[in-house]
Amino acid sequence: MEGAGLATTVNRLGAPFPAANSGLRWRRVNLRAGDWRPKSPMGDAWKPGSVRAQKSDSEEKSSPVFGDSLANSVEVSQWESGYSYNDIAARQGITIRRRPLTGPPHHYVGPFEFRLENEGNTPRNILEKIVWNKDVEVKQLKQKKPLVALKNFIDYAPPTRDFIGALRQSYTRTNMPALIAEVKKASPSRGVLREDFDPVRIAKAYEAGGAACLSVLTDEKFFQGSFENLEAIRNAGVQCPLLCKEFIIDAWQLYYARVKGADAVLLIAAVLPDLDIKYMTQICKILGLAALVEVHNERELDRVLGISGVELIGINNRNLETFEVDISITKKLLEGERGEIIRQRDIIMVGESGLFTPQDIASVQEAGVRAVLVGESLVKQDDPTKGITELFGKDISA
Ligand SMILES: O=C(O)c1ccccc1NCC(=O)[C@H](O)[C@H](O)COP(=O)(O)O
Repeated sequence: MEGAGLATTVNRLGAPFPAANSGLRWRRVNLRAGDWRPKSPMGDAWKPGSVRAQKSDSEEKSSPVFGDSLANSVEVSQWESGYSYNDIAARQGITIRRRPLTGPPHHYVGPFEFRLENEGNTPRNILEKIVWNKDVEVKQLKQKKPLVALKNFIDYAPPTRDFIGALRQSYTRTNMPALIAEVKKASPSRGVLREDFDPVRIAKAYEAGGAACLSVLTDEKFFQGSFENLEAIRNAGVQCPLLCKEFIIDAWQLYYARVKGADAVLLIAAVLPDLDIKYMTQICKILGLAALVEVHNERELDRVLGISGVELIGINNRNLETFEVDISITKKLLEGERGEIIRQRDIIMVGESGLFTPQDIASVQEAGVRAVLVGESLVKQDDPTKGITELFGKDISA
């Protein structure tokens, strides 16, 4: 990735340049109504005289009910620290950068348009690519449905169900990890998992097999999922609480998930800085959503354990940057002092990815998880209900 390469019209992501990582820093200034403020590197344009201009710092920090002002926590993080979003993330060991704002110089030769690609404006791995694409998607969706409008729809959304309660109940009932069964058509690492994909049929089969909760992929571009699938499953009368499996980068998405019938959302520590996780967890509580905070290594787990109010943590055995899967990661992270803290706080741990056999389930249970999130090994089965019994080595439906 060193140096600049030349590529034709590669603005598929609309990837702008230079960026938050271009050395541009945001400094704290005292604004008065009418002051001009440039567009922040990650967020919407500052509106003079908007609610933030009228609230004190302490009110803002402690009050997620100011949904509109806190909805873009990227802006808040930058605002409070004086550092760019990517600076803040990098200090916390996060390697996933946010999409830079403006594109590199375009060069026209005859009918062709060229663009310089370099390390700053090209995603470095699949997770970064997904996040950059999500940034564009969310910006467009937000224009169509601004937060103020979205909030009104919450009154018409079905009530949330107790996601964490369902996991606890199932664990107590079966004495085995509660199952979060994933409705996933495709993934970047495995391609299409099931051609004859009927999300409602699969969801009902999972429920019949004893799943405590379901995870529904909503990302379209990389997983061939959709919010329509989530809504359809909810409207089909499936009782299992639903996790909206989405790449959340903006608090607006929490409201959107709630409106579309989700009971829980995923917050990925490899993508979100601590302050985002903190605010988003608080917003989730207000919305009645459970937050599954996902980690992959010790540093991420330590960060998440440092954030108060986290009740549900997933250990993803899959490295989302390299696709490598290793289920011993769950054990490694739950050993020693970390495991002790988790037990003391009664946090529910979820073992995620790469679970195919009863031995796999036993190994993560032994490590200390009380729930598992399983996609591929179940979704590929002709009969997913039977697949659950085979995966657990016994019928967990009764
Ligand atoms: O699965 C991928 O290829 C992937 C790539 C980039 C980001 C996320 C990705 N997957 C999300 C998941 O981790 C899984 O869907 C989930 O944990 C279930 O895993 P599995 O049982 O192995 O299907």
